[in-house]
Amino acid sequence: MEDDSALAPAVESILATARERAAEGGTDRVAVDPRDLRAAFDRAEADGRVPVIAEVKPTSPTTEGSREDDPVALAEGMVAGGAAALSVLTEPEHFGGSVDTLERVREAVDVPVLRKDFVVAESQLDAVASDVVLLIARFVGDDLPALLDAARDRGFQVLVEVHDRAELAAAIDAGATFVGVNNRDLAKLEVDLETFESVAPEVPDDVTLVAESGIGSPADARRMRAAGADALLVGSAIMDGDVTANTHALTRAEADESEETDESEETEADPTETST
Ligand SMILES: O=C(O)c1ccccc1NCC(=O)[C@H](O)[C@H](O)COP(=O)(O)O
Repeated sequence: MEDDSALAPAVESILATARERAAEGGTDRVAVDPRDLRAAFDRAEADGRVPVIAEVKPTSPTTEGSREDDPVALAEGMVAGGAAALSVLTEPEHFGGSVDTLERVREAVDVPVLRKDFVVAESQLDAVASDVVLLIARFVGDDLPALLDAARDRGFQVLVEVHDRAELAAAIDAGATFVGVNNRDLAKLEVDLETFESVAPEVPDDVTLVAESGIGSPADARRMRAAGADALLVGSAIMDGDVTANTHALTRAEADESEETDESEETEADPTETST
């Protein structure tokens, strides 16, 4: 385990409860037949949608209040908005998530579902089946290769989250094929989209690259895509209001911009047409 003395108090608390849950143990070993995440991204691209992992995130340490709607209805709304995949928080104390929610959502939709939690020990992998699990490089430290193997042995696809180039190197050394660059600094809980822009150029081409956190608008989505994101993970901006409309705006970010460009080119062309 890495030294976590520099983490924000909320994150220290998240990790302390994750360790308590890991110590509880006691569930049977999970075996997953996963829905293919890369194929879901490719289908979205082929359909003209930005591949978006939309996150069911009832609350968080940086959110005021909590969203009490049925998470299954929210998840279905995100898929209706074009989400290629979903992320479901299962962390109960700080994010209002649960394994029961994930099970219900995964049963209701046909897209891949990422389990978003703070896994620090192998026993936590057996809490619930999902198509993808998250491993956060900073929190698992030297245990990353062993946890990656343990997750894959159970059938999970693994998204390894990094925040800087050193963590990226550790993820690549461990054999990660899906890497998420988190724009949220877990030491200060501040978000800066430049984080992704500085780490993305170092990511090998054969790795599927996800931009995580702080993506609040179609312009942000385009910015992350221009910097090399194969997919985007978005929580707060989708959960704030109409989840279907919010997801749609992000998945259509590139198509809508090219339509706007075409329209403005047509408008500019009109005077030329009349003068000839
Ligand atoms: O979101 C938080 O407040 C948070 C606080 C402490 C640790 C982790 C946190 N978020 C985890 C996430 O990975 C995000 O939920 C996810 O990337 C979506 O971010 P956003 O689109 O900014 O909600």
